[in-house]
Amino acid sequence: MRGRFIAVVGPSGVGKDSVMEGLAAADPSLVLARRVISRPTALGGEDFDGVSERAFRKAEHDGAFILSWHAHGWHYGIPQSVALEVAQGRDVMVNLSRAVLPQAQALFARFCVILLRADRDVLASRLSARNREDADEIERRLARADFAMPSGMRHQVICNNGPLAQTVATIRQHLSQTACTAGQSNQKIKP
Ligand SMILES: Nc1ncnc2c1ncn2[C@@H]1O[C@H](COP(=O)(O)OP(=O)(O)O)[C@@H](O)[C@H]1O
Ligand SMILES: O=P(O)(O)OC[C@H]1O[C@H](OP(=O)(O)OP(=O)(O)O)[C@H](O)[C@@H]1O
Repeated sequence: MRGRFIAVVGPSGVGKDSVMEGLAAADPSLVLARRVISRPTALGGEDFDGVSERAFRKAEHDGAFILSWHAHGWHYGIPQSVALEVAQGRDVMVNLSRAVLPQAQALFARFCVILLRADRDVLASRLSARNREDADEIERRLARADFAMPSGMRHQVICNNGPLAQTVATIRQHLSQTACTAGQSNQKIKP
């Protein structure tokens, strides 16, 4: 049986990468997709493949990605290997832009979306504490926080205002109850 493609989306600073790492630590069978980003690795963040913009465009042109997008001034790509892992039966979790969810949904039979949310003041203080972006860039990221979900896209809203461990436990419980096939409901869960 094919694995699940689990998209994690939400505003910058909400905790996508932290939550994904917590989930993978709790369940080593879960694969976290390693993204290709035209961002210097020295800036830190998740474990990603940092490439030049030129190298990114070449890889994109050569068909290296199943999904790619542009946000926050950087190019992002999801490598073809993710589709192989899903085909081999692994559950793969991917930090995605909300903008590419329809394309992702079209690619995978077992597809689901977790939308992380947090209050605006929480986002602002987390972005500031992360210390990766300057004040202007933080403002731009906050301005994009309410970027709309694609119309009709089924998703599970999970609040990450509280402790990380609580969010991880809530998502684990949700994932244990869903096959990620059609019929998933748009419920809001409060940890
Ligand atoms: N539940 C949480 N409680 C406290 N801090 C958190 C929580 N979730 C994430 N963080 C912190 O917030 C910052 C942003 O998290 P990150 O995972 O980088 O978010 P994103 O990937 O959505 O941009 C990081 O410094 C991270 O350690
Ligand atoms: O279209 P949106 O849904 O607004 O998402 C835009 C981008 O924001 C996140 O990037 P990234 O992981 O680099 O952001 P981070 O700095 O918050 O980790 C997400 O993974 C997308 O690449």
